[in-house]
Amino acid sequence: MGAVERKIQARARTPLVALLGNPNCGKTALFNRLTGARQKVANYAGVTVERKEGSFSSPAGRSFRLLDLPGAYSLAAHTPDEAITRDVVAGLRAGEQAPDAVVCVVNATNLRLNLRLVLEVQRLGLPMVLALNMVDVAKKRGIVIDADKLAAELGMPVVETVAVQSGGEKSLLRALDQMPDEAPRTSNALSAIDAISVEDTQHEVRRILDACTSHANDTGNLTEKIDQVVLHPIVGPILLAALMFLVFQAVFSWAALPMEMIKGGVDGVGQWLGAYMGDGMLRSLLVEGILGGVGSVLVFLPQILILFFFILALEDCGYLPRAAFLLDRLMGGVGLSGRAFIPLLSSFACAIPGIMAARTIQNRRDRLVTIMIAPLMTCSARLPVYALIIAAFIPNRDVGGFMNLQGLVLFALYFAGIASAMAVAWVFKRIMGSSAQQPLMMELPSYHWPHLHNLALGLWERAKIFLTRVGTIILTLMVLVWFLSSFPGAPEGATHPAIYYSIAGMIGRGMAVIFEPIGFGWQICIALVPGMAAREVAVGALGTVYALSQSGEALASSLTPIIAQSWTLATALSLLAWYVFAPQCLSTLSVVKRETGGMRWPLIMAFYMFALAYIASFITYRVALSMGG
Ligand SMILES: Nc1nc2c(ncn2[C@@H]2O[C@H](COP(=O)(O)OP(=O)(O)OP(=O)(O)O)[C@@H](O)[C@H]2O)c(=O)[nH]1
Ligand SMILES: [Mg+2]
Repeated sequence: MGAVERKIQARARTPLVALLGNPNCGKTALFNRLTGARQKVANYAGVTVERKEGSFSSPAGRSFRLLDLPGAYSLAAHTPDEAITRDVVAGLRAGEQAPDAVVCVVNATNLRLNLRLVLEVQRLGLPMVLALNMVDVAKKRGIVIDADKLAAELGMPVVETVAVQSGGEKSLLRALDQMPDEAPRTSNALSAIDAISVEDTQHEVRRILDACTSHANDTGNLTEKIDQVVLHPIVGPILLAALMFLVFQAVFSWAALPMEMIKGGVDGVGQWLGAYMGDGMLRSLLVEGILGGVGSVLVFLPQILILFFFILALEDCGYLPRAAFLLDRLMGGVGLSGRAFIPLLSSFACAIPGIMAARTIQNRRDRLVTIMIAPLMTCSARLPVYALIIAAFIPNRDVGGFMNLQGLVLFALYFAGIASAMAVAWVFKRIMGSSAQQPLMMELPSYHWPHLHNLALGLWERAKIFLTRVGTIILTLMVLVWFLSSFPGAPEGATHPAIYYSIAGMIGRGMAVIFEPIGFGWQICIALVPGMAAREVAVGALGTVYALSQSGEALASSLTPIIAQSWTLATALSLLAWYVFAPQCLSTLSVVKRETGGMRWPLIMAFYMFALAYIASFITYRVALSMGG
C-alpha cells in the first residue's frame, strides 16, 4: 500500500465531527479553540457563511476532523448559508460524507430559541453531544441549568463550554473521547424532521426547560438598557452618524505620526541607496521602481489598521445588527432589506467577503442587488488612492474648530459611495421588479466588550494581509511598471522625459485619447492599467511614473508634492470620482461570477460601473474646470 493510499485510508477512519447550532452561539470560537485555526469570530448572526474543515487530537490521543458550519435556526433552510449547513449534516452534498457525529452548540443564555434545532438534529439519528456554550455569561446572569437532568431528558451527553477562554473546551474533549469508536447510527432522512410540527417541537422545548433550568435569579443584562438609547428613534441615528464621523476623523488624525515615520524610513533608505550606488539601471529599479512604488503604498498601513480597529471593535461588541435595524427603514426606501447592511458594511474592508456575506439574505433578488452594489462601498484598497490625492490637494486645516478638512473630504467620498449604491439599488429594483418588503427579523446579540486578544489578532492578520500584498502582487506589478516605463529608452534629441517614449508611455498616450475628456493625461492612464489587479498599485505606479518623469534627484517617496504640481485640481477631483465608481478589481468580478453562477452579473456589474465612473468623472472635471479648478 502506498503512502498516499495509507493517508487516504487514515483520513477515512478519522471521525468527522460537525459543529452545529444557531447563529452567533460561538461555533467558530469553539472551532478555533479546538483546531487552533483563526476563522473569523464576531458578535452577530451570519459571520460564517462557508463550511470550514480542521482537525485536532483529544487528550487521549484520538484524532478528529472538525467541521465549522454557518449557523442555522432550523434544518428547514431559508437562506443559501443555512442550506449549506443542512446539506452537509444530512450528507446531501455531492462527494462528501455525512458527519460521524454532531456537536450541537447552544447559547446557554438563550436555550428557548436554541433547543429547537437540537431536537430537529436529534431526529437525524446521528451520535450527538450538546455543548452548553457561554456558561460564563449565563452564570453571571444567575441562570442555572442542570446539565445532568438535561442530558437525561435529551438522551445525549451535555457539557459546559466557554469558547473564549483557554481551557473552556476541556469538558467537550472529554465527552468526545468517551464516544464509542463505532457509534451505532440510524441515519434518518431529512423528511423525518418535516413529519413533526413546529408547535410540537416548541412544546417539547418548553417542557424540557421547565424541568432543567431556573431563571429565578436572572438579573437580566445591561443590553436592554443600552438598547433603549442605541435603538432610540432619534438618539440612535444621531449616535450612528457621530460614530461613523469619528472613524473617518481618526483615520486621518491618528495616522499622521506613524505615516510620517514610515515615510521617513523609506526616504532614508532611498537616500542611502542613492548615495552609495552608481547611476544606472539597478539603482533606478531599486529607487524609482521598488522604493518609489512600494514605499508609497506602504505608508498607508496605519490608516488601514485604524479603519480595521474600528470595524473589528464594532463587530465584536454587538453593535452591527443594531445599526442594521436603524437603517432598515432607509434601506427599505430603495427596496433593500436591513439584512443587506452587514454584507455592505463588510464591503468597506473588501467587497469580496461582503459579497459572500450576502448569502445570509433570503430573497434572491435582494441578494443579487446587494451583490451588485457591494463594490460601490469604499473598500480599504481605495483608501491609499483617496488619501494620496487628498493629501496633495486638500489643505490640512480645521473646520469649525473641531473637524479636519481632509477627514471631511474623505467622509464625503465614503458617503458618495454609499449614496450612489442606494441610487443604483433603487434602479435595479425598478428594473427587476420589487419583491414584497419583508419585515426585518434579526437576532440582537448581547453587547460585550471587544475581546482585546481577538482585536489584536484581527489587526495583526490585517497587517499581514496588507504587507503580503505589498510584498507580492504590488511589488511584482511595480517591477513590471518600472520595466515597461524604462524601455525602450529615449531617442536622440528627445524633448520629453524618457518614460514618454517607453512602452508604458505609448500605452498611456494611446489610452489618453479616451481619458483626456475627463482630465487624465498619459501618466495617469499608465497607472490605471496595473490598478486593475490591485487598486493600491495605482498609487505605487503613479509613484514610479512621476519619479521617472522627474529630472534631477527628486525622490519618488515625495509623490504628494509632485502630483500637486503636475495636476490641476479638476484632474484630481475627476480621479477621485473615477475611483468611487470604477470596477478596478478583477477578483471582485470573479467572486460575483462564482456567487451568481454565471458571467451575466459580473458583466453587467463591470459595464454599469465603468459607465458611472466615466460619467461622474466627466461631470466632475467639467464643473471643476468651469469653476476655475
Ligand atoms: N462570553 C463568551 N462569549 C463567547 C463565547 N463563545 C463565543 N463568544 C462570543 O460570541 C460571539 C459569537 O461567536 P462566533 O464564534 O462568531 O459564533 P458562531 O456561532 O460561529 O456564529 P455564526 O458564524 O454567525 O453562526 C463572539 O463575539 C464571541 O466572542 C463564550 O463561551 N463566552
Ligand atoms: Mg461562525
